[in-house]
Amino acid sequence: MDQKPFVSVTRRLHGLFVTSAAVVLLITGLVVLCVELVTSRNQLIERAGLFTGLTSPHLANVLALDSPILAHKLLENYFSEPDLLGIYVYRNDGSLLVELSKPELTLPLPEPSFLLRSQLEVSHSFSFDLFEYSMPVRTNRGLEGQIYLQYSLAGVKQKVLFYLLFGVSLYLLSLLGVYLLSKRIQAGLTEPIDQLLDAMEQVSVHQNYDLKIYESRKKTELSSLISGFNRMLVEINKNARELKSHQKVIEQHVYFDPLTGLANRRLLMQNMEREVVRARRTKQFGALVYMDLDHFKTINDSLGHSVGDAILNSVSARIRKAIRQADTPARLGGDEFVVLLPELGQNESSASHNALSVAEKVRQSISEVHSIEGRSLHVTPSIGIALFDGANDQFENLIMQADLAMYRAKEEGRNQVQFFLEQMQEHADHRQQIEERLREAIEKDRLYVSYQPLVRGAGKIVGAEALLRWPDGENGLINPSAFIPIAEMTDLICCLGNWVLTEVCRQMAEWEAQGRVLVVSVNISPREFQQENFVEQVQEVVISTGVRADCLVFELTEGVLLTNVDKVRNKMRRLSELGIRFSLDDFGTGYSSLQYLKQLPINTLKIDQSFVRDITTDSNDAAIVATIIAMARSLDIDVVAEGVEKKEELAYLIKCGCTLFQGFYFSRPVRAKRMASLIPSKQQDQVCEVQIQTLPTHQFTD
Ligand SMILES: Nc1nc2c(ncn2[C@@H]2O[C@H](COP(=O)(O)O[C@H]3[C@@H](O)[C@H](n4cnc5c(=O)[nH]c(N)nc54)O[C@@H]3COP(=O)(O)O)[C@@H](O)[C@H]2O)c(=O)[nH]1
Repeated sequence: MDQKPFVSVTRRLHGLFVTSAAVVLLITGLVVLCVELVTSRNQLIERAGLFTGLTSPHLANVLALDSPILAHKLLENYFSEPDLLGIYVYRNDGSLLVELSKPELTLPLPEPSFLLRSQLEVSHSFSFDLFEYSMPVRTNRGLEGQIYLQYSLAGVKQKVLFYLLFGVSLYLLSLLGVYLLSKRIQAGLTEPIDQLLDAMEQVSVHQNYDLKIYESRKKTELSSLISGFNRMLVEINKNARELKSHQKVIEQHVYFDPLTGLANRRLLMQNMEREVVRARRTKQFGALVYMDLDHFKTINDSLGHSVGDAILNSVSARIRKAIRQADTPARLGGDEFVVLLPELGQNESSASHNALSVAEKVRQSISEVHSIEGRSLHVTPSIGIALFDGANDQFENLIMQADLAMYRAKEEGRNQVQFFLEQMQEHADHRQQIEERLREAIEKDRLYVSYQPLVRGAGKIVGAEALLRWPDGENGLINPSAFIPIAEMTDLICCLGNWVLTEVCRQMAEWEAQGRVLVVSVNISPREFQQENFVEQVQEVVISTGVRADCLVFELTEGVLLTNVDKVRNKMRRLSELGIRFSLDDFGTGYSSLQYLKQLPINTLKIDQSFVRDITTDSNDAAIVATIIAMARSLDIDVVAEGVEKKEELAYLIKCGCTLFQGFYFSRPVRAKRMASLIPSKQQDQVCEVQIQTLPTHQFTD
């Protein structure tokens, strides 16, 4: 880059100032000298003129008398005049009448041409040493002769020399004065300018805005500039501070989770990349520990978001406390936390051991009671661990592995730690495959609904349960237990649920148009029910299909009810207003809380088939079933016994007071066409109870 040498402005000003002063003083000195020379010259001419003017009338007489003695006498009085070296008087013919000269000097005689010229007029001339003056001497008779004077210029020269010496000394002294003055002015200018330059460097290079340049009290342009600069620095400082704090906020937003202050996904990813490079170099293993709080949604929904946030903060504080400084704790969102553990050891088994002990420490710490807003709350995490080394470096891959391990921990009963294993990946791939094929099946309308009759007493069909069926070209009929839980992991269940509801309502409306009115229950998954606009979606389906909503029963599991009870009650109330009724599915397998039964508009309990299956062999199950039936009866709630397969089971259930049944003993789930044939046509305004023929076991199948 072309870098021009630095030239100080003040030095240039100083140079200019001194040079200008030197030139001005020189010119002034020369002018004074010239004036002095001209004055001296004029004075000499004047003196010579005066001299000749005084003497020429007498000289004219003396010349007329041609008396050198008289001439001498006349002139000697004037000869004492300073600088006058010689007086010569010539006759008309050019001969010398008298000469008065300093004896010690040998003076040159005047040039004849000069004398000749001065016969006519007054003449004078200057040479280096001499001033010559000549004048014709006249009377009224005419020209009598000439007087010629020689003056020494030594006096003038001396004077000039004196002036020169004096002038040069004065000049040099003045220059020195000017130089010193200029230096002082320069210092006065340079100091603040240098301060400004230093300050500017501090600001531009070192971003140091905490400066203040000294401001002199004297008001000058520079002092104004400095005070302006100081004001500007204060402003810049203020802006820089604001900028810094904004930057901090932005950085905080960009790299940190706003709620807990832990690293966010971006920062975690960056640190991970750094640690993978280090792991490659140091040949060390590291780990990603992925954790999700068990049933956090329930806490959040039932106790409110401020309690939920407080728990998340408390959990993040526990995580921080349980890990090393070099580890990165992060929150990915919701109740999902990740800890990056670098440098866990150089072999896989010691790294696994170390990762496990950190994860266990974190798990135990989180599981201890949290005091939030005066309550003692318990939360537990499910934790998955994925190890990494320099070779295994894809962040998304690792997060996915740790996530899969965490899911396994959930499946295994929660509140535990699981390592990622290759099979988990296979399961995940399988799940993904199912999900993709299921989406395609919905799109291409390959699904259908089967109906399993609901029977009262020994054989009256009083309704049916709608059960989704997926015939897959390659694999035959895929069991809902194989794909519903997968769909429930994502929003796919919402799409699937809406499809089933629409199809069931369409079918019911079609039956109704044929005079076959049947109560049909539809399984609603928790995720589906929890959609904010679930009620509106149902309303839309009911309106668009024209189905009788009072013939619809929604089968909910306790999972639905575990969330915010007020919200659930509100939704159920709004759906009840449409005419929809509710039954509680799989009763006995979950919390089986009487609380729900009291608080929510539940019309029916469905005893889970796992109890029914063993009532004839397991006295515990028999007792549970009997208790559920008695309790429901006392609460005036209908009870359906599911999975009735044997006559003996039916007999026991009837003995306990159960009146509604569902199971292979009566019928397997059947296609819609077959179901329609079981519902005899009736008056449309009346929901029927259809007398089922004495059913041979397993007569109706998919
Ligand atoms: N959210 C939704 N879930 C659905 C839907 N369709 C089905 N499902 C759920 O899938 C699970 C498995 O269902 P499926 O394989 O259809 O099994 C049902 C019956 O076939 C079976 N059953 C009925 N009687 C008997 C019997 O006597 N023995 C026996 N071994 N099995 C029997 O029980 C299943 C019905 O159970 P439930 O729903 O609890 O009443 C199942 O959990 C379905 O809920 C859907 O559309 N949405």
